[in-house]
Amino acid sequence: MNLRGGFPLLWQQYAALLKKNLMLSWRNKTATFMQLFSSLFFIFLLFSIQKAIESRYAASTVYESVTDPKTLLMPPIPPCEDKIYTKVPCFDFLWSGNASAAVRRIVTNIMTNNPGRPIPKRKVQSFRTPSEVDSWLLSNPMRCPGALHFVERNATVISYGIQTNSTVVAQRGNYEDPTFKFQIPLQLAAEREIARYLIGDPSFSWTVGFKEFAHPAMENPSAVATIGPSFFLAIAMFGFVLQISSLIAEKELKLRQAMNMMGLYDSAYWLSWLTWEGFLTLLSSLFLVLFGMMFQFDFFLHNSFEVVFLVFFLFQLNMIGFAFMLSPFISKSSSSTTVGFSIFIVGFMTQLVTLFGFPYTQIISRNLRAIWSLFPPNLLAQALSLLSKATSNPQDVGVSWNGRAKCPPNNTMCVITIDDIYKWLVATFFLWFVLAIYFDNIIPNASGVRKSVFYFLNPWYWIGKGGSKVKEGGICSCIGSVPQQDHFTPDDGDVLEEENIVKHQTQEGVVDPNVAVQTRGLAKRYPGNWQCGCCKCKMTPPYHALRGLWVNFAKDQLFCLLGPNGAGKTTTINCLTGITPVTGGDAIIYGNSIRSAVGMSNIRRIIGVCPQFDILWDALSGQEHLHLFASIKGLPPASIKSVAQSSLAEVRLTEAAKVRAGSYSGGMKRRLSVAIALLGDPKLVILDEPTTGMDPITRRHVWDIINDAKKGRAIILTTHSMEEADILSDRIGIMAKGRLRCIGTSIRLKSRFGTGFIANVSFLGSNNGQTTIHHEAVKQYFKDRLDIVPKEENKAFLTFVIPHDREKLLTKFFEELQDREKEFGISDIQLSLTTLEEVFLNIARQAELESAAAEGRLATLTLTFSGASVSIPLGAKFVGIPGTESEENSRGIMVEVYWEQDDSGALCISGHSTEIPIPPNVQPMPSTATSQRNFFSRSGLVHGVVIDPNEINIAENH
Ligand SMILES: Nc1ncnc2c1ncn2[C@@H]1O[C@H](COP(=O)(O)OP(=O)(O)OP(=O)(O)O)[C@@H](O)[C@H]1O
Repeated sequence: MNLRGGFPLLWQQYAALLKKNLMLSWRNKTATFMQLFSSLFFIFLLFSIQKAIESRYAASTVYESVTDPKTLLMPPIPPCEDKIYTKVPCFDFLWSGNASAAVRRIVTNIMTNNPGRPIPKRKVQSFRTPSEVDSWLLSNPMRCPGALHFVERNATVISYGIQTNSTVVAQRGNYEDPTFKFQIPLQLAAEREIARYLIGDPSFSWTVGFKEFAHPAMENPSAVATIGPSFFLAIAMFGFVLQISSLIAEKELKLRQAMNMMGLYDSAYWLSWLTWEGFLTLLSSLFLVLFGMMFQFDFFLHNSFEVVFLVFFLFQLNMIGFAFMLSPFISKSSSSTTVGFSIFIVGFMTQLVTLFGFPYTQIISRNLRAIWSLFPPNLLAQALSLLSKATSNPQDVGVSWNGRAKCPPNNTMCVITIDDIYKWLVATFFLWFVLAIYFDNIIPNASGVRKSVFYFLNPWYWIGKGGSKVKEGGICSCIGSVPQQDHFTPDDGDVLEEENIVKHQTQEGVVDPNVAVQTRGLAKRYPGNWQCGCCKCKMTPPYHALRGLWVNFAKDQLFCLLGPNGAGKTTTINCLTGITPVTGGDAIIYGNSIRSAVGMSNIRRIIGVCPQFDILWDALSGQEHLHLFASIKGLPPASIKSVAQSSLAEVRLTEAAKVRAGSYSGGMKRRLSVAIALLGDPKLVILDEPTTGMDPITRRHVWDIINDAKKGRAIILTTHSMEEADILSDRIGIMAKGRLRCIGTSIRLKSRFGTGFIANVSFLGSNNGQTTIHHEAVKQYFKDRLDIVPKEENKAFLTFVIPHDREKLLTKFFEELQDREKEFGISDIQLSLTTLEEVFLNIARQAELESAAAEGRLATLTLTFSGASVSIPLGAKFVGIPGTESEENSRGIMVEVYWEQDDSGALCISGHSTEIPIPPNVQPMPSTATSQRNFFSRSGLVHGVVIDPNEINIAENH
């Protein structure tokens, strides 16, 4: 199939990723809704706060421009119920000095002459002295707004004093002014009636008017300017957190790695995210401004729409760039909320500082202003402050599009204009974007791989022919030398032969047309990690996961890599697919070296990979996955639909094509991963444990798919199912501890590494006594001819394992057995090779023994007969017990130790034989442990003496 390349592929990938982003946003409706419409909630809050501020000053004219102040003439004493928080029954006023007839007269006149409302007697209380008034007030709080205290000094002088409850109180945003409301009316009434009394003219005119100064309006305390920056920052944080978590989730779930393996261009990846987030930001900013206008904020109505919109759009876009830049530093998507919250708190504090005027004033240096402006929330706070100032009074016209580069008229000393803020926001956005791409390259990815810090200085990088060489470990892990790779000569003849063929072809430059992949001493060493305890840190030694792999993988064949956990199979695959860089050797895939950037990008176009773990988006359906990956791979757009349909049909997912992968079972996910790996007719297919979690029926079906897929391509398969390996593979390689231990067809491995042949003898149904006789006769026959006893037996059959060394005897043996079938009551004889599983277990055990011996690892053997504990090397078969020498057994006694492997493949003691005297002439083997001068191990246990099993055999034969 012809795959697209170059710009058409870039465009195709970009469009497919954009569609994927749209679908993810559509499926995650709550988050997208929050991102788009959270502004409505915050604008409503701002509106409520603005209304509260306005009503706080509703009774005041400070925020109004007063040019012709109104005169307040002779205000009446208000009823006490008008006082906020007065308790009823209440009094309009109290008075003292009731001993004086003149005073009583004056007070009566005050009550009668109150303008517009004569005060009834029950609403006034009289006292003799001011102290009596005080004690009444004390015991009757909030029952009267004021009191008058009269003293008749002589016939011409009557003095008075006033007491009022001067506490300013508010109710539902309305503030009460006690001076104008209670004090002045009381004062005017007292003075008017004293004057009338003293001059003896009850109609004496006493008109006093009050008037405030004419004044300009003070700047309106705008909710947008004061708390708006924090609210708008909170709105932007929704997009910020969602963006960071989407980027990190794709990295954490290795989705991005999977797309890269399929040949995704980084530029398509970043541009698709940028476009989609830019679009959401545009909508969100548009809604924000529209909501602001809907709630009739002067800020939104008087400033030009374009100016306000651009402030919010550029700010939110800048925050998205900031999120891009931070994402390489975060490894878990669950941390994105914490990061978002931290940024919000820091932004909230720096915005407060900005609103107090720092650093956008003449007296602060430009450099400091530049540094401060690097943090986007500060620029937003300053922009909002400028735009609020420009609309602080109803008559202000705000900032127009043409006036964006000028200071607002009422702020002629400004050091930064809205236009400057735009430029800063655009410039810093590009800075974040460039830094995001740079950090994305140099910070280790989910597989711990990164590029060099100076990768961009490599001219080849810019023309796409290099510079993408990757390293492992943190940025500071370059310190320390790389230890030399050990060279191991394979113990197995077949592995050695394969190695020699590959070496010969490499040296001679022979290109075998039948070889798809050639690994030339492929090696992988993982660097050590720092491990920190409570007071010290130490570097763990590097780990050699792959110790030189020399193999040819043929075309039209399936090569199965087997091996216990940690053998290095996935590492081999990761090296071949470029996920992890090799530390030694090379691999040539259809003529392309995995060590070259150009080679790797060619390889990505011809391979299909089914990774060990399903790398799928939960929110996308099977069909959408196939469309996306087919587009990334570069399949012609016209063919994508039909290819996806046939792939789904092939893996029996047609009915679930439109179901989201999150609801797929484990087996369905694996099938979808297999279908993705086979997309685009790849020349090399790598399947890492593809049938894990599948039921037997589905597994057999997938085997059929894999079998069919062999034609015209090479397949490398890893599995833990021996049955799968047996059925599917043309060649098998078993790895252990990073090395290839054996290689060949299934039959060859079984015959070379199995314990031998399995003979299954079934008997004719007859009476019990007869059956027992037949069983015993057959057992005796096997014992006499082959010296073996049954491994398994029941009424119907006997099973014998025949070692390889008796192979020569078998032809005659079975001829005779067949001749005597009737005599022995045999119904059927079946002969088969031992299973692949047995071969696998033997190889794994051998590898474990080798490594235990090399590392001198010890185990503790507890002797059942004496209860004593002896320290023995891991895997030792015959062990002499020190201190058991006696007259009877001059050389002491020994035991045979039985070993088994636990779930992790590690060797452990399962038991031991009865004690046997050590035969004469048997020499103890030198061992790491026993060669120590100290007879005791570090744990204080006695070291057992290792005895060579070959010597025991020789001694037994003698
Ligand atoms: N990034 C890493 N850093 C350090 N060691 C690693 C790293 N990745 C793998 N290893 C180690 O390399 C060894 C080989 O691992 P690998 O995944 O290749 O084994 P495998 O044969 O695929 O095993 P399995 O059957 O469990 O998948 C293991 O011991 C593993 O712990």
